[in-house]
Amino acid sequence: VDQPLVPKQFHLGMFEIGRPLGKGKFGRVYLARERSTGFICALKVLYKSELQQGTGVEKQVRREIEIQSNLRHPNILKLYGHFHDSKRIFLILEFAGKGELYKHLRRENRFPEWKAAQYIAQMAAALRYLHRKHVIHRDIKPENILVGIHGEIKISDFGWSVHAPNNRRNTLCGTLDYLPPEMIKSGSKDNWYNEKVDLWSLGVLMYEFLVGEAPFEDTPIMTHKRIARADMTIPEWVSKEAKDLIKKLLVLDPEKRLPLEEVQNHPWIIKHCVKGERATNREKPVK
Ligand SMILES: CC(=O)N[C@H]1CCN(c2c(Cl)cnc3[nH]c(-c4cn(C)nc4C)nc23)C1
Repeated sequence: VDQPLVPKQFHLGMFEIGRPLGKGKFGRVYLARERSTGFICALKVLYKSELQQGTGVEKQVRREIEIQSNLRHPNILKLYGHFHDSKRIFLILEFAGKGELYKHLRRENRFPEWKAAQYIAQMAAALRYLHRKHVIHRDIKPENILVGIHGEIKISDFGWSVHAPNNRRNTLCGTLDYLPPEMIKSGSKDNWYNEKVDLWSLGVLMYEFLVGEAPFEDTPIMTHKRIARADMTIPEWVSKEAKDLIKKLLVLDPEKRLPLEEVQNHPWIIKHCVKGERATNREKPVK
C-alpha cells in the first residue's frame, strides 16, 4: 500500500514533532513521526490568522490541498492528508530526505550535464503527469523542488498551480526570473492558463542548473525587458545538445515551445539518461 497513512481523520496528537525543516511562504515545516506506525513525514503548519490577512491566500491553500491530494507521482511531493485546530491548518507532506534543491545548486554552483539532464528528465515526466490532469504548476523554480533520499527530485509547493482553465486573478510575488513572456506582458490573461507556461520555466530551470544563474537575471526592469525578447546568451562551454534544448524551450511563442514528449526524447536527455548507456552519470561514492 503506498498510502501508509490510511486513516482519513488526522489530529495533532497522532504525531511526534521533530526538528524544524524550514520555513515556507506562509508557515513552518517540521519533521514528524506518526506515533502508531512510526511513519516519517513533514508537517507544514499554517496559521489561520496569517492566511485570513492575505488576499485570497486561504483559497490558494485550499486549492493547494485539493490539487496536491489527488496527485501521485514519484517526482511530485505527496500530500497525505490535512487537518486543522482552532488556530492552525496542518498539511501532512511526504518527507524529502535530501532537502531543498536550490541549496544543493548554490553549494555546487552548477550541476554537471549528466545530473542536470536527469533532473530535467524527471521534471518533464512530472509535468507531463500534471498536464495530463490539467494541472499547471506555474511556479517551477529551484526553491520549489526538493530532493528525495535516492537523489530523485520532487516538485513541491502547489500554491500557484491551477486547474486549467481558471479565470481567478492572481497577484504575482517573488522572483521575476522564471516568468514566461505571456505572464509579464499585460493584456490577455488567458495565456496564463495554458500549460505551455511550464515549458518556458523548464527552460529557465535547465539554464540555471547548467550555468548557475538564471538566463535573464538582471535588475527587475532589465529582466522584464530581456524576458519579453527572450534575450539571453548561453555560455560557449555549454554543450551544443544542451544549447539546442534550451533554445527550443525559451521560445516567445508558447505554441512553438518543444512539447514534453519531445523533451524526453531530446538527444541531450537520451545521451545522459537512457539506462545502460556509457556510465556518464558517475556520482561521487558516498563517503
Ligand atoms: C517552501 C517550503 O516548505 N520549503 C521547505 C521547508 C522544508 N520543507 C520540506 C518538505 Cl515540505 C518536505 N520534506 C523536506 N525535507 C527537508 C529537508 C531535508 N533535509 C536534510 N533538510 C531539509 C530542509 N525539508 C523538507 C519544504
